Amino acid sequence: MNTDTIAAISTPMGEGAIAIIRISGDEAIEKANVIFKGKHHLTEVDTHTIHYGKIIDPSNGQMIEEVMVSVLKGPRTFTREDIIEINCHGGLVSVNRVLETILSLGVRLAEPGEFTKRAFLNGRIDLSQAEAVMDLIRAKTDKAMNVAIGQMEGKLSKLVSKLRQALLETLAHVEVNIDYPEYDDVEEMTHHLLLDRAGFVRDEIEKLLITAKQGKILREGLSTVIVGRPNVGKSSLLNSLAQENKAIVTDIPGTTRDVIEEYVNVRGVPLRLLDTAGIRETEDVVEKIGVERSRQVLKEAELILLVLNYGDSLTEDDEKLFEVVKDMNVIVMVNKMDLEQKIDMEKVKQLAGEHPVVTTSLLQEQGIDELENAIASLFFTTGIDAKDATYVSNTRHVGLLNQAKIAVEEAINGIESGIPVDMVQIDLTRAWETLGEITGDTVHESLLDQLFSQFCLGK
Ligand SMILES: Nc1nc2c(c(=O)[nH]1)N(C=O)[C@@H](CNc1ccc(C(=O)N[C@@H](CCC(=O)O)C(=O)O)cc1)CN2
Ligand SMILES: Nc1nc2c(ncn2[C@@H]2O[C@H](COP(=O)(O)OP(=O)(O)OP(=O)(O)O)[C@@H](O)[C@H]2O)c(=O)[nH]1
Ligand SMILES: [K+]
Ligand SMILES: [Mg+2]
Repeated sequence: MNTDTIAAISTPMGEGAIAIIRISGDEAIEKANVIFKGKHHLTEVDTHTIHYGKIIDPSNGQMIEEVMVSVLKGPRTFTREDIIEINCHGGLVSVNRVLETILSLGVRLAEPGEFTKRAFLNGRIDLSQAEAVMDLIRAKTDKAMNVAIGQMEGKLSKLVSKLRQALLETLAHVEVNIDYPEYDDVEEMTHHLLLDRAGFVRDEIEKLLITAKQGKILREGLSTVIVGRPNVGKSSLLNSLAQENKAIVTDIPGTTRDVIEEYVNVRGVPLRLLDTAGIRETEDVVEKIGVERSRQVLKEAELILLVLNYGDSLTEDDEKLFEVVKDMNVIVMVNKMDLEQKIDMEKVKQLAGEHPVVTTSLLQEQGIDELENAIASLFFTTGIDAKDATYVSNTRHVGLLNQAKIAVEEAINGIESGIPVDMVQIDLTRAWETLGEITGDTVHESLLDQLFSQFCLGK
């Protein structure tokens, strides 16, 4: 294991009031002490104390920064190693000079995610908790944050450990059966027990996988695309839901040309909202590119808000749009209800089929509640409480749960068709190992490198 001393700037790059440099490892305190000048030597102070002083360039004795330095002695720290945190003034140049001075003493620049990786390698947190740290940083909505916090507190880890324990006990029974094959009643009992325990594990994994879809939505936001002919009010809708003038709105058709993205929260449903160029046949080169992009984002959408104009008759372009989105989650929104009606609502309802239709006037702020209700009731019908439930929101975890489920199912099928128990043992062991990859109990070095390298520098 790599136990050299590492350092990095742990706050965002750029100007701020304060920036923190974090140093972790056996030599953290000793090295910091070389460049620190204050009332006390950092090597002599109590753990978990903070000290005012100056950072001095050891090559010429010049002062570089005025700082506050925290001394945190392991193992009661983020990495379980000795940690020094230098609180600098927020200027980019001075922070970098302090860091360079530290590096010049033979401290190594940390890799992205290396502090968190050490917390994992030193056993303070497991892999799913480490991944949750990253999810927390990237969380774009309150709910996503709650899921990450739950995972960081070890909710998923506990459940996975419980399932692995159940598998281990089951395997112990299989072992007895293999050791004493001459007793018929043992075989009978093993058969029952196996089905019962394996069934339990399968059911629990299935429950977790059901949360995965909602978990992904909570984490990334429900990918929602606003489509419609030019000028129907798509950008006005984005602005209304975002409660901010994010997109340009004008009365000129073809105003929006690029895809505009905004995260919004509608009744607790996090949406990744995409406003697109109005879809129509066009000769304008730039607009054409925009229309093509709209078509592309449409393919990946989880929810479509199809906007029509109440003050205009339905056109061929409208009908084409209905055709394109017909197998998707769609809410039809007939906007501009303040205008004189020209649209044929019967025809709209017929085209919409099962999909909900709401009528709005974004101009007069009417019908927006109904739209929000429609969005909320399409999803989370059972009500979602990210704080209490255990959610799986990470694609790596989902993949592993699926694999584990298949292995358990193969074991169950094997038991039912009377396959020799040592074959069943293989499947159950595989399930046990696969689940262990979620928490990092069974894990490859290369996977660790790949996972932690996705973190930001200094984390
Ligand atoms: N200045 C600063 N703020 C920060 C962090 C940091 O590293 N530095 N964190 C970095 O992400 C977060 C806090 N996370 C932390 C998690 C665990 C421990 C820690 O020392 N854990 C010990 C127990 C500590 C105790 O009980 O007193 C442990 O688990 O053994 C510290 C910070 C957010 N704020
Ligand atoms: N009367 C009326 N006008 C509206 C309503 N909603 C939006 N508008 C107006 O319709 C015009 C077009 O609105 P946008 O939001 O730019 O429409 P868009 O669909 O994004 O248009 P493109 O990006 O050009 O495709 C603007 O002048 C809006 O102020 C409404 O409910 N009633
Ligand atoms: K427009
Ligand atoms: Mg627009």
